[in-house]
Amino acid sequence: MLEVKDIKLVRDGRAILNCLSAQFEKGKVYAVLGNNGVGKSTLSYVLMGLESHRDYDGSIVLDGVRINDLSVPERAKKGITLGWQEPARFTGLTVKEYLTLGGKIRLSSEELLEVLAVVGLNGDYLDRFVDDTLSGGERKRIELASIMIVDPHVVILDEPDSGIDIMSMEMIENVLEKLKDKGTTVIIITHREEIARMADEAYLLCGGRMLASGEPEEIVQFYRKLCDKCQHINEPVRGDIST
Ligand SMILES: Nc1ncnc2c1ncn2[C@@H]1O[C@H](COP(=O)(O)OP(=O)(O)OP(=O)(O)O)[C@@H](O)[C@H]1O
Repeated sequence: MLEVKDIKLVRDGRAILNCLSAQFEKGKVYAVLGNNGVGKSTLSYVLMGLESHRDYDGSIVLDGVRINDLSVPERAKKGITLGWQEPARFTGLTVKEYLTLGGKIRLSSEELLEVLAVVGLNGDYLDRFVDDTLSGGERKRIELASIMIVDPHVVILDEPDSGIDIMSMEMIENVLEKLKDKGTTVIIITHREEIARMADEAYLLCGGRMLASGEPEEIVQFYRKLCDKCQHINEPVRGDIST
């Protein structure tokens, strides 16, 4: 279980995350739903332990162990990984080398093709380079394939559908199913209702704190009512969220 307790992160005198608490149980898919600028990416960087985002109050606890002081590689060793909103390019590295961590992960050709098929790509991609010659959507798919291969304990997917066409929502659902089957805890950061509906549970993020949590459909309805025309990007909505 990953527990986030009372996180506060200040930038330019403003609390970008404030009193933020959440719990993520093993093998479940969670959506963190929120508008532009509410703190979604900041939360994912805090969870990952980016050097630039370690000056927060509160605690992050993984399976009973406080991991606040752990760096990105140390958290990665504990099985926490991030799917970037904009996937990285690796000039000179082929898709096959990238997926097998330069041969460190032993996978048969069949296994590689199977993983690629889940993300809607064929074997021709294995010899392509993970650089600008691939489209953003193709890089995103390859990143999702690599996440399935490393078999993480917890994965944070920052806008998993960015650059991916609407027809491929089913592909994202398939990836989530595969990750769940392996017991991975998935945290999807999104502003898309369709993506939030794929989760088992959802949180509504507003003004740097979790305003509500529950069934995805219920949270989507709150989001529609409260966040669509919301002027509270930098400040939580006050009052009864059910009205
Ligand atoms: N280093 C910083 N200095 C000042 N303000 C910052 C800094 N980093 C983030 N912010 C502000 O914090 C808020 C949250 O940013 P964040 O990128 O987490 O939002 P988001 O929910 O991911 O938005 P989007 O959906 O647009 O990607 C924004 O108002 C942003 O301008």
